[in-house]
Amino acid sequence: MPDRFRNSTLLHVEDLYQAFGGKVVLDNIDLSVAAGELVTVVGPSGCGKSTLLRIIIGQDRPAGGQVWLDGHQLDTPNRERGVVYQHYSLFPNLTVLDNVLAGHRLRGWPWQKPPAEACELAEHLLAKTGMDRHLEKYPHQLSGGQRQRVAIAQALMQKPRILCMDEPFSALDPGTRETMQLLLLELWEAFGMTVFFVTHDLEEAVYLGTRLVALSPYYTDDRGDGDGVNRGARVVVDRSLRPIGTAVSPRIKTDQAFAQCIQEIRRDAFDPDHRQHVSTFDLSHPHSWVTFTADEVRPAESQAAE
Ligand SMILES: Nc1ncnc2c1ncn2[C@@H]1O[C@H](COP(=O)(O)OP(=O)(O)OP(=O)(O)O)[C@@H](O)[C@H]1O
Repeated sequence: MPDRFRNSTLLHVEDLYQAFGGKVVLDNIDLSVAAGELVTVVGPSGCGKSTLLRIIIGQDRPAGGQVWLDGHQLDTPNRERGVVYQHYSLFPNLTVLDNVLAGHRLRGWPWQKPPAEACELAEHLLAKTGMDRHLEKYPHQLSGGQRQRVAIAQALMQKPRILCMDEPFSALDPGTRETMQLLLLELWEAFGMTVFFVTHDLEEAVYLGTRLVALSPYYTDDRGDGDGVNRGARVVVDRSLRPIGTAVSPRIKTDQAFAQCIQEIRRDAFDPDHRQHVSTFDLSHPHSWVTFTADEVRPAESQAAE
């Protein structure tokens, strides 16, 4: 880990590399996330956003590289990284309250009651997510937005050091989605959370994030610029959007600067005809860094290409 990040980094991803069946998906991903950041991650469909998130939560192991949380190297799922997915992760046969208490219940199930403080915390989180009037309902009695509120409370119950979210609002209608975005910003401010938020929606990413990271396979390096090169997605944009702790009003969506930011990221990360050289990526975030220079091809990549 570079010394300059040692004191300020919560999540540190170094020279991460992933391949499936010889096809490189992620290539030299370097990221240092400070506590309190709301990092939004975008990129073309299939570029490896969920793959990166699965590695960060310890669900998958990378083919190369390392993930550190608070200075400890991690490679298995644990409670330090909460996760909310697009598709609801609720137990259909448990009530809303029991879903949020599931972590405690599973340990003592079915004989032991969860401790009183766990019940209080669950009720508090469900109040914060606006679900306190639905404690005894079952998931099938809830709307999509309500289920995601419960899923967020369920993830926060573990008091994660970082909340990872994979397209959590993608299945919701536009109105509910906007309400959920506001809820996330409220919770992020209230709890001082660190959030790693994957979305394919650029508007959502630019609106929610304090920092935007774009992954893309559309770039060139000294290996050539054709599609035939077995090259995975890299971080092609890593820029600050606003200072930590400052959520913005949805009104910014009508600003010209907002539209321009979206346009730039669409061009830099989503357009296959616009391939920047690795040396010209917009890595302007103060914590952005790279372990490898443009013309280095590591042995692992050469092997995957064979
Ligand atoms: N376990 C796996 N085995 C083989 N290939 C995989 C596996 N997981 C992901 N992939 C492949 O890796 C690539 C990246 O997938 P991933 O789901 O991470 O992309 P994504 O950017 O999240 O896509 P989307 O925006 O469409 O959700 C895809 O080509 C996918 O088919």
